[in-house]
Amino acid sequence: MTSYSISKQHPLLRLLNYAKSYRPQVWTAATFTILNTIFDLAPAYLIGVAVDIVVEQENSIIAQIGITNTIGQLAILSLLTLLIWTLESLSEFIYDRLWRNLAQTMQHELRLDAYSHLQELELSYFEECSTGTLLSILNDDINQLERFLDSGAASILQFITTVLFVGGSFILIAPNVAWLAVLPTPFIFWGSLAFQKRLAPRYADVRDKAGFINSRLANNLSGIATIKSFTAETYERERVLLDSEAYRRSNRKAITVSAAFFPAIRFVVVTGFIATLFFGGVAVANNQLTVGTYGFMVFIVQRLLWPFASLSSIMDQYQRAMASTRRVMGLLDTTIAIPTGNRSLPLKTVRGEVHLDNITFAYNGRTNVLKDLSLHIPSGANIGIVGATGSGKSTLVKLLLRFYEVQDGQILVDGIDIRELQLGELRRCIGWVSQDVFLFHGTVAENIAYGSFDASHSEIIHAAKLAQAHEFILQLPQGYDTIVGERGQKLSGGQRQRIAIARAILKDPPILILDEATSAVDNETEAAIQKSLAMITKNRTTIAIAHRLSTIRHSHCIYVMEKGQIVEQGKHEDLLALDGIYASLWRVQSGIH
Ligand SMILES: Nc1ncnc2c1ncn2[C@@H]1O[C@H](COP(=O)(O)OP(=O)(O)OP(=O)(O)O)[C@@H](O)[C@H]1O
Repeated sequence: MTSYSISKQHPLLRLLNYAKSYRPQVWTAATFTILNTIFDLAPAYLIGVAVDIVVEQENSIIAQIGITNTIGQLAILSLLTLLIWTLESLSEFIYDRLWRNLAQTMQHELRLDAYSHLQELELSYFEECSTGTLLSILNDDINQLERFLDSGAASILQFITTVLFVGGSFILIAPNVAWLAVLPTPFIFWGSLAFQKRLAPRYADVRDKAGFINSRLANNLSGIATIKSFTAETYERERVLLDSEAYRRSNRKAITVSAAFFPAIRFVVVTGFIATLFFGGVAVANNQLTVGTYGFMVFIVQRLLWPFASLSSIMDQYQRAMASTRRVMGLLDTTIAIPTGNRSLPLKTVRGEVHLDNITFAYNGRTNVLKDLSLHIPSGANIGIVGATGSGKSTLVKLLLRFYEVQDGQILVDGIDIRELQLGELRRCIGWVSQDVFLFHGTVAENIAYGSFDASHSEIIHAAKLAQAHEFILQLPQGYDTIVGERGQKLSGGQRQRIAIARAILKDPPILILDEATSAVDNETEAAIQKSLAMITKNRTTIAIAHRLSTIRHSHCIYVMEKGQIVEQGKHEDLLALDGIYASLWRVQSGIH
C-alpha cells in the first residue's frame, strides 16, 4: 500500500538537490576523501621507489634530483613517507568527521521535514496509508540514508579515485603491461551494473515488506486488549509470522543476488592480477621493465582491482539508500490536498457565526454522506444535532474543521468561506471534543493544557473543575502529575472524556463542538457537566451532537439528521409537538410508550 507519490527524477539527484545548502560541506568532505585516498595509495609508489633506490642506486629516480648517495636517498624517502602518513591521518580525520556530521544533519532535517509535511497532509491520507508504513519511512528509511552518508559516499569516492589514480599511473609508467591489468575492469563494470539493475527492485520490495510488518506490529500493539479478549493470540502470531516470512523471503531474494556478486567479481579480478604477475615478470626478464616498476605494479594491481570487489557492498548500500530516498522523497512530494487559504481570522475578532450552505460530501469514492445540507448557526447560539448512527453528524463537524473538503456548496464562518481562511486560524477558533478522545502519553495537567501550552496551573485546575474532572484527578496517585499512559489507557472512558472537555474549555474557543462528549459518563456526572457547560456555552457558538437527548434538550435549536439530510428542526418542545422522529426517540429514551 504505497499511496505516497513516487518521483520520476533519479533519487540521487533528488538527494543532492535536497542537500543544496550543504554543498560547501559536501565539496570539502569530497576533496579530503580524494586526498586521503591518494595518500593511502602512496605507500605502493614508495615501495617502488625504495626498490628503485636499492637496485639502481646512483641511477635511481631520486638520484636524478641530485642526491646520489643511497643512504641520503633512503632518508629522503623515509621523510616523505612520514609526511604522507601524517597527511593521510589528518585528511581521514577531516573527511570522516565531515561526512558523519553531514549524515547527522541530513537525517535530522529530513526526518523533521518529512514529519512536518506529513502533519500537513489531510486526514484521508492517513486513512489510506498505514501508520506502520509511515513509521518505517520516518525511521528505517531515514536511518538507511544516514548510514549511506556516514560511510557509503566516502567509499564511492575512494573507489573512483583509486581507479583513476592507479589506472592512470599504470598507463603512464608501463603502457605495455597496463592494458592487462585494466582489461578486466569493463567486465567488472558491466557486471556491477547488471547486478545493480537486478538488486534495485529487490531492495524496493524489501523496504515495502518492512513497511507491512511495521504496520502489522503497530496495529497489533495498539489493539492488544482486543486480541486478548478474543484469545486471538495464535491467529495474530500467525499473521505476524506470514508478514515476517514475506520480509525474510524478500530479503533472501536480494541476498542471493548480492552474495553472488563478490565471488563472480573476484574471479575476474584474479585474471588481471595473474596477467600482470606473469607478463610483467616476462617484461622484466626481457629488460623491458625495471624491477622497481614491476614490484610497484604487482603490489598496486591489487589496489586497482580489489576495490571492484567491494563494489558489491558499495552498490548494496547505494541501492538500499536510493530505495529509501525514493520513499522519503515520495512522502515529501505528496501534494497537500487541503491547502491553507490566505485570509486571516484573528481569534479575538471571531463572532462564531457558522453557515453550511447546500453542502454535499462523500468520502473518497463512496456514496454521498451529506446531501445538499444547509444549516445556519447564529453567533453565540447553541445547537444540538441528533440522528441515527451513520447519518453524518460527525462528518458535518469534521467538514467545519476542514479535515475533509466539501464536494459541493460552501461552509462559512463569520461569512467567509473556510477555504479562504488560514487553516491554523480556522482551527484555533474551534474547540472540538471528539467521539474518541485521544490523550497523549504524559501527565493529566499536560493533557488538559494540550493546545493551550501557556496555561497556568490554576487555569488548568479551573478548567478541570468546570469539566467535573477535578475531584477524580485529585484521587489519582499523583493528582495532576499522574501519567495517563499511552492514549490515556490508565483512565476510564468517562474520565478521559472529562479531560478532553477540560482541554476544550481551557482553549476557550469562539466555536465549541461537543461530539458525544459526555456519552461515557454516568447520568449524575453528566448533569453536573451540563450545568458547567450551560455557563461555558453562554454566548459561545456551540454544536452538540448526542444520542442521549437530555444532553441537547435545552439547545436553541435541535436538528434531526437522517441519511445525510436534516429532516426536522426546532426547539425541544416544537419537535415534540411535531411528533416525528425526535418525538419518538424522546418517548423511547424517557420510557413513555
Ligand atoms: N473516514 C471515513 N472514510 C469513509 N467513510 C467514512 C469515514 N468516516 C465515516 N464514514 C462513513 O460516513 C457515514 C457517516 O459517518 P459519521 O461518523 O458522520 O456518522 P454519525 O452520524 O456521526 O454516526 P454516529 O452516531 O455513529 O457517530 C457512515 O456511513 C460512515 O461509514
